[in-house]
Amino acid sequence: MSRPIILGIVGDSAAGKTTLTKGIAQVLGPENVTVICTDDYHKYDRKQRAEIGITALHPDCNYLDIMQQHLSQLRTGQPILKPVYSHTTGSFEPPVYIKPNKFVIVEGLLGYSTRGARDSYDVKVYLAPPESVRAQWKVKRDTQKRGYTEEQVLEELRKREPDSEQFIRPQRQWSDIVVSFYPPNDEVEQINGHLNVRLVLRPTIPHPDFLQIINYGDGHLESAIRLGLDRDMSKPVDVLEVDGHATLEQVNKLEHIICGDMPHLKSICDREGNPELGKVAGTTGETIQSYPLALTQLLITYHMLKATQNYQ
Ligand SMILES: Nc1ncnc2c1ncn2[C@@H]1O[C@H](COP(=O)(O)OP(=O)(O)OP(=O)(O)O)[C@@H](O)[C@H]1O
Ligand SMILES: O=C(CO)[C@H](O)[C@H](O)COP(=O)(O)O
Repeated sequence: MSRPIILGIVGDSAAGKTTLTKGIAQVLGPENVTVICTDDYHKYDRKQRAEIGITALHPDCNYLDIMQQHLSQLRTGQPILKPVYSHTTGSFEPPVYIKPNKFVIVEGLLGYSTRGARDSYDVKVYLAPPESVRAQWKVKRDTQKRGYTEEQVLEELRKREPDSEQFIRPQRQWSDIVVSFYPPNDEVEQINGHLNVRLVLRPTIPHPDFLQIINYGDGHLESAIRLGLDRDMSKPVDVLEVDGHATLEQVNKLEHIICGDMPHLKSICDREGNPELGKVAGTTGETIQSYPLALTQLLITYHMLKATQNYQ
């Protein structure tokens, strides 16, 4: 059976969904990937939300039923007529006709909030940076790209917190992988550059055999790459951590484990052959290369390629 492979990337505003998506789409080949942002399913424009007093995070502020219908259609390879919300103007634009490519990446705020939507994905990722980091990212992005002042963004974050708690963060439980980029030693003011990543790996999909890290002697607490067991939302999980200061040699070992069991896809599943992997915009607009981000993107790409072996 052949059908598109669907990846979900869910998380709060400015949690890093677009950044994660870009590298993955680049590796899979932009011509093979359809990216959908579920902000397009907002029910009200910016002005209406302010008048009603509702935030974009509330389920009632989004056409989740239509989003779910569209996801089911995309999963069976059918086209959709997708609404368009513009973050530049804060209003809606004419809908666009979209025919799904081989891979579909669906990123947004409420992608796992209904059972029907959850059933549409092959791989589900949830982004959970510490709230202090997310606030910095949101201030920077919304002041530079969406025309807000810093005070407006901070006030909006404060207003949104009850909805974040009630509607966004619980979706973490439905993900196969939880991704948290965090600064070493909680140095939030130094978030530019060398962030570590903590990957919670649920047993809901088969992950590469990272136990080999321990065989390499690199899985210990003091190493820049660590593997351990933990609980997440009370369920047992594996946890893989990669420090921003991991060396090229350590990163290459991890890449070898991720891509090692699909040799025929070596040219796709390869960090060095894909220079876009791990690229992120720094605070002053400069481009930073992050190994933890590159490896996270590679692991998610691995799962999408694995899924093609079952369905394509
Ligand atoms: N892994 C990362 N390392 C460093 N900075 C990051 C990372 N991910 C995101 N950022 C920063 O945070 C900002 C917001 O990220 P991004 O636009 O990817 O979030 P988003 O979840 O797509 O937001 P929204 O849903 O509100 O559109 C980016 O401009 C980027 O500078
Ligand atoms: O939480 C968000 C996800 O991107 C946005 O704030 C929401 O989509 C509304 O957009 P805008 O602030 O541009 O009106």
